[in-house]
Amino acid sequence: MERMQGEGEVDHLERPSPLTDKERVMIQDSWAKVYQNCDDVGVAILVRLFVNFPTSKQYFSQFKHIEDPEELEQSSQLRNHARRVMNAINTLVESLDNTEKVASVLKLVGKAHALRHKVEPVYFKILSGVILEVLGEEFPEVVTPEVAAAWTKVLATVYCSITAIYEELGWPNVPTSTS
Ligand code: HEM
Repeated sequence: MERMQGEGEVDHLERPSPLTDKERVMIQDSWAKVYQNCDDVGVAILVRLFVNFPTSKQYFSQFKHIEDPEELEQSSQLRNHARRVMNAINTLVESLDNTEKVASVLKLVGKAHALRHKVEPVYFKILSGVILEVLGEEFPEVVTPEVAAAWTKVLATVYCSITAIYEELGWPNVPTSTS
């Protein structure tokens, strides 16, 4: 059953402490394995998101009415978004020691999703949970509980940054692109 928070609200998570050196290495090593299968993993994550949380499809013109997982998997709009999400995560992982780079990537992502795509921020939290779930299932040898804890921290940091950007932009009353 899909549960959602009240419309428009921005849900807050406490910002986690910065990654330790050990956590950074765990993230980079585990990501190297995941990124070798970038396309398949990205599509598996997004199909899981759209099957388990069908309202998240509402933003995608080309597959919002599709329910069949195999058909979803073939959608070029889904596959393109999967690649974009994976590439953005790759840039973040490559830049874990570069706070400014991380902030600028997240700012672009946050702005585009708030202003252009008008995506409710809660979906970023939902996607984080799905990413953890799929990585744990597909890479059980790599994603040990310690590695999963480090990923939880990275994804919570991403979500905190995204919600901060949404708030800066005045979500839920974001201006339209023409105002
Ligand atoms: C870590 C999370 C995410 C990343 C890194 C990400 C990244 C991107 C990028 C790079 C683009 C293309 C450039 C642009 O239009 O700004 C994009 C487009 C888009 N994203 Fe995301 N995204 C994320 C999460 C989400 C979520 C959770 C949703 C909604 C449930 C979403 C919905 C969309 C839509 C509707 C588009 C436009 C698609 C199109 O025009 O075909 N994104 N995303």
